[in-house]
Amino acid sequence: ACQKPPPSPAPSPPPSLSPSPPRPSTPPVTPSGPRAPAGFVDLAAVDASIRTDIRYATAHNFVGRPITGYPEPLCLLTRQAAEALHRVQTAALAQGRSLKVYDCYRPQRAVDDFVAWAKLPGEQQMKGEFYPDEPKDRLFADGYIGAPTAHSRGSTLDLTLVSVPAPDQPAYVPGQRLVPCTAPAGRRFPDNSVDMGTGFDCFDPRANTADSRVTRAARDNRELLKRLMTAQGFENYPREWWHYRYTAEPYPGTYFDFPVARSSLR
Ligand SMILES: C[C@@H](N)C(=O)N[C@H](C)C(=O)O
Ligand SMILES: [Zn+2]
Repeated sequence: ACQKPPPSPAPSPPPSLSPSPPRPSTPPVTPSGPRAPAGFVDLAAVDASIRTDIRYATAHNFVGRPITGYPEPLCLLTRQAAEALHRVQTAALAQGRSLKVYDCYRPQRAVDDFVAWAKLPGEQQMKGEFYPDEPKDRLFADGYIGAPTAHSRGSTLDLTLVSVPAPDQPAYVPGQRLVPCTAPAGRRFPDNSVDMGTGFDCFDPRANTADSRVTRAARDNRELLKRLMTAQGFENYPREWWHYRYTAEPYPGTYFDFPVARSSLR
C-alpha cells in the first residue's frame, strides 16, 4: 500500500535573541569493553572437530566457580596458533585420537581473579581434587599458576587427547564427592581424556610431563601429545603435561584483557 509522504518540516522559528542553551553534545559512546585484535579467532571456526571442555567457564576447576572473564565456554586463540592446532588435529585424527582443549586465551582479569582467590586463606572447596597435597598459598610460587601468564598473549593453551569417538563424560555436579586428581584413572573424575596419569590442572609433581611415577601407558600418552604438538611449533611447559605455547606467537609481549566471548571478536 502507498504510504503518505511525511509532512514537510515546519518552518523554523525566528532566531531567538537570547543566547541559545548549550547544544547537547554527541551522546557518549558507551564503551563496550576491550575487544580482541583482528587476528584472534574462535577455534571452532578453524577446526570444528577439536573438542572443548572450557573449565574456567564452569564450576569444575580449582576455584570451584566460573572465573571472571569467561562468560562463554569458547577457545579463542590467535589465528596462527589456531591454524597450527588444526594441523596437530589432522595428525592426531590419523592416529585415532582427537584434541580436547581445556583453556586457551585467558584474559588478564581472570588471572587477577586467580590471584585474589589465592590470597584468601579459605575457599578451598576444590582442594580435594585439584591440589590435594599442595598448600594453596604455594600454587603461584611453585609454578602451577602464572601471573602474568602466556595464556593472555593468545597463543598458549591447555589440552589433552581423547579417543575417537570420544567416550561420554558425566557432568560435574557442584558439591559432589571429590577424588584426588592424582588417583588412578578409574577412580578420579571420569574425564573422557586418554589416561595422562593425572587429571587436568592437577597441581602436583605427578603432573610434571616427565614424571616417572605415572604408568607406562600414561607416559606414552603424554609423549604422543608432546610429539604431535612439537611437530607443529608448540612447546610444552615441563611442570604441566597439558600446557603448550605456540613458539612463533604473534604477540610475544602483549597481555590482553578482553572477555572470552564471541562479541570480543571482530
Ligand atoms: C593454571 C594452569 N592451567 C596453567 O595454565 N598454568 C600455567 C603455569 C599458567 O597459568 O600460565
Ligand atoms: Zn596453561
